[in-house]
Amino acid sequence: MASPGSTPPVDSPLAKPQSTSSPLANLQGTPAAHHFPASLRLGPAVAASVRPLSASGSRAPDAVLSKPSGGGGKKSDESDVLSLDSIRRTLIQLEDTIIFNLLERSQFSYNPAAYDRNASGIAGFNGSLIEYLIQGTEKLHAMVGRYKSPDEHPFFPEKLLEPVLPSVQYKNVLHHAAASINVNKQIWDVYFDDLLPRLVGEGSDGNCGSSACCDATILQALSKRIHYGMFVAEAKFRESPDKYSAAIKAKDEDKLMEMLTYKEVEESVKRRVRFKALTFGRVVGSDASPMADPPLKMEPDLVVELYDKWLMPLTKEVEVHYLLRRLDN
Ligand SMILES: C=C(O[C@@H]1C=C(C(=O)O)C=C[C@H]1O)C(=O)O
Repeated sequence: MASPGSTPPVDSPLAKPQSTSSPLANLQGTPAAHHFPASLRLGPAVAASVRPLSASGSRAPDAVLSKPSGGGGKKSDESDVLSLDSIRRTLIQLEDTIIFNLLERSQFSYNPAAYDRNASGIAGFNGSLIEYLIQGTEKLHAMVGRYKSPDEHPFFPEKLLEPVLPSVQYKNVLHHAAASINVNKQIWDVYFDDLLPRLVGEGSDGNCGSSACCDATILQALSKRIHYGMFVAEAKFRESPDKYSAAIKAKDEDKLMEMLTYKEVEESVKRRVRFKALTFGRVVGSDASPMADPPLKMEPDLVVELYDKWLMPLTKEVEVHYLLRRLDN
């Protein structure tokens, strides 16, 4: 599956490329997604009450909403939204979004036509159905301000439209380098090359549109989860600025990775997502009578593997990448 923005050869979506390369490769060279301004303009009073769309409905850590210019706004406590506990609660909430939508997607076949860049059948559009859907969704969501929120990252930044609503004012809690970090290309490749072919059965069941809608929701949630690494990194930096600054100045990526890794937290993430996949994915009979060995809609190990091999490593890679730029002027 072609990464957004690239112009790959037409591939057979069913032939899963043997992705030997790490999804973490090329992170340094990732182009900027979009730039949220260093200081956002104050919108009219109504703007502060309008939350841009978000995958989980959770609040961006730096959506420390300013007072609307008319006054009367309530200012959140920045130290609370930037606490590791609060950020981890958001990551936990995103687990539900990711797992529920993987379950939704798993009910459909692979449906290769959704990913065939020559078969969308959409007049005037040069790309696949999934590209059409995500580009269109992102255009619309950009118009209502989604990508002005610093916890949202588009897959097709070059296609976005200007907002039609006044901007919510965000207080910047991240270093401005955050604006240049976008790993959605890697997320796209991991999802289509590694995860999706394992999640669903081969072939077509006629549900291309439904499959692509699920894909879009999952991709947005994965993207949000992984880019949250920047808030995690900021919180960790603020907890121990001296320790982190030394490693940043030495450009010691291994040291940074070691410092920000919490193995016990990762283990509890894996335990929790396994349990959620088991619980949410359990088939309940129509009369809800207890079943001795209830079938599962999705293999829980797949979710554990997703977190272990891709989501947590990519989140940490974003953390390192952000920290390396944390002291830039
Ligand atoms: C996100 C964090 O940083 C790291 C990444 C984790 C993850 O992606 O879930 C978990 C623990 C840490 O090793 C964190 O500390 O919460």
